[in-house]
Amino acid sequence: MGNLAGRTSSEGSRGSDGSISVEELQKHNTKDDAWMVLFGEVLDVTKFIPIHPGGTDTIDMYLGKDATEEWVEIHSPETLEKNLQHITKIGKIEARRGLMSWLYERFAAPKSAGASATPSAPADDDWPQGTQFTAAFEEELKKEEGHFSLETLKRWNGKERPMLIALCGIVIDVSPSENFIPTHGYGKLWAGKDCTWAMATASCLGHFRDVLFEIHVSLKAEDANRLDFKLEELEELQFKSLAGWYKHFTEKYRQVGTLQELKDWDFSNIIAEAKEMQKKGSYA
Ligand code: HEM
Repeated sequence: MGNLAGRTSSEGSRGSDGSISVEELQKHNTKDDAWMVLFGEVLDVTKFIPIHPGGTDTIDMYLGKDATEEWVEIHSPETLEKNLQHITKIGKIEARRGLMSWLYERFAAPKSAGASATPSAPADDDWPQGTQFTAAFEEELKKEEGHFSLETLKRWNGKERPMLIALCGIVIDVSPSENFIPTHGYGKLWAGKDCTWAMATASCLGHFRDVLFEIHVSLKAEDANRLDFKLEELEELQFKSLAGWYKHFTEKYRQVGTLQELKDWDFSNIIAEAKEMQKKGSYA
């Protein structure tokens, strides 16, 4: 992919804070228009590639991507500074948003008329945070005694009360998340609901944090609170997807209870798979 019409390799679309979007970064992924990110900085390495001491092939696969993790394994810290005469600093990469936020923007945000293939969703700042836990809400939560039903869960919708969601039989407090806003995105779809089926189904392919993911999550409102399926009928990808989400949500948020309707469901295989993913450090 060549340069954008009318632009030089060192220019690119900028956010309001002057940062470069991941979409923009990804466009500069060829040897004659080569950007990569190291330490949050977008670098034009087009001139450096032919003289890279580690060879051109090693660099190639990181063009248009964030190479920091692999880079630090191989190079000593001063290597970058020492080679700056061959490299142009373009600017900072955009602040990274959470996976859920990215998913929503990429696949579910309403597209305005004339929008491009990758529409820009409202900035995070435009999304008011949902209701947060206070001492009074913690007291109210205690009264649930960790036992929720679909009926009682729906009161925890991020508006009147902080937002809880259910997944694989457990209830999770997602109220601290900037991605779960009651009026928007996944918050709107899932606030106070069970998301097990939604997280096992539908498939999207895309890049998050410069990595290609095959992501399975339903974007349909009607897929929340759906209990008319059997775990043993999930296909392998759905099973893995659900385990990935279980890992993601249990690592990131606190568990505040269980969901009565799913109390007899056996999620042990999902939990075991999630633990396995945790060991391998895979992202979901
Ligand atoms: C701005 C980007 C980069 C700069 C300035 C850079 C610089 C260098 C330098 C100076 C060396 C020689 C060894 C040393 O002094 O450390 C080297 C080696 C090497 N680089 Fe890079 N590099 C860059 C990007 C990358 C990337 C993205 C990769 C792939 C992950 C990579 C992989 C390697 C490898 C495999 C070697 C050979 C290491 C060895 O022989 O032990 N480099 N690089």
